[in-house]
Amino acid sequence: MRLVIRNDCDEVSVWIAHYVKERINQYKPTEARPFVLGLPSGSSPLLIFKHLIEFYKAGEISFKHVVTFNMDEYIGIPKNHKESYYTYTNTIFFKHVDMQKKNINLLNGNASNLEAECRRYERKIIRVGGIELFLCGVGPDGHFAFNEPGSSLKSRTRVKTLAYESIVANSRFFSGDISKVPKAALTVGVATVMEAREVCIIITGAHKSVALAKCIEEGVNHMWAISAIQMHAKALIVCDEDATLELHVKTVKYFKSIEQVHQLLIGKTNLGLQGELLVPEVTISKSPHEKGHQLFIRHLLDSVSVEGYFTEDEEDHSPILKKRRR
Ligand SMILES: N[C@@H]1[C@@H](O)[C@H](O)[C@@H](COP(=O)(O)O)O[C@@H]1O
Repeated sequence: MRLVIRNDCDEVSVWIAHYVKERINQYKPTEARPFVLGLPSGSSPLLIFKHLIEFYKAGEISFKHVVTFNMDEYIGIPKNHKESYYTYTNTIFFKHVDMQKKNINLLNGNASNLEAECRRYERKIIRVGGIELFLCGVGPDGHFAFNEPGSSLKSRTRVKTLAYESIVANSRFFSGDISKVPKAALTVGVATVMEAREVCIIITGAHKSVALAKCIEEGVNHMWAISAIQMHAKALIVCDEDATLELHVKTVKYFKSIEQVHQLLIGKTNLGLQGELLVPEVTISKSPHEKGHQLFIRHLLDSVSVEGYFTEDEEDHSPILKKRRR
């Protein structure tokens, strides 16, 4: 699991948007071999979509051969309701880029046979070759999509009754009126998301800090559905400083130091805010542990040769590295 910590929600969004752009461009999607992207709802991806639209307008990316699967949809509100996830994603993303309509997949919360609709969705994911990258938002109780606490870790796309917390949380989109919030939804399952070849989780804000701690520092537990990510072979969590509030200081330092060394080894990446070199400042602190760490970083700065530092496996995890070597 890779944990990337940025200062705030804006930086998290810029980072992920660049990452998605890189992944798609490296993949070189075609009609016959599209890039399949899983998409979250909620507010977490808002700025990410904004940046992706900017990249598209600047000619840095095309979504022509990108196939999307939204992760969830309310049951029983009209497709064109302003809070349906269909309208939401269309308004803030699809209609601003060159997505082909046939490549956009959403669950139909008004299908006459909801069970059949869920089976259709799962079959369609398989038919396009599986999901390459699933972007996921997380609720404060650790749910993702509508996999509420207690969801089976083997669950697949299905009808789900919403937890009271989710109804309350989502009431902000329904003028604060709980009675207007749908009480059930269609959602991809925990297993559906975990079968994606890569999962990228967005966690920002102090209100999600417990969920992040449960996800990273404790065991896999269906009461914190997002903890299932520990079983994923290629998981990336991008969070802001506020979301780390409940993590142990040691955990934060550990992941930050890994990220620092990673950035050093790959040198200049396009994942910095302005494409800047993401090299940590080298200052010698008084703590013996930190001193050792800083000296190690300094040693790397002096001696690093990118070639030879990565195993094949790690190379697979780093599209940027591949690019640099070409
Ligand atoms: N069903 C949605 C999810 O798709 C979303 O990812 C999550 C977090 O929402 P937000 O990003 O607004 O915090 O909760 C909602 O209930």
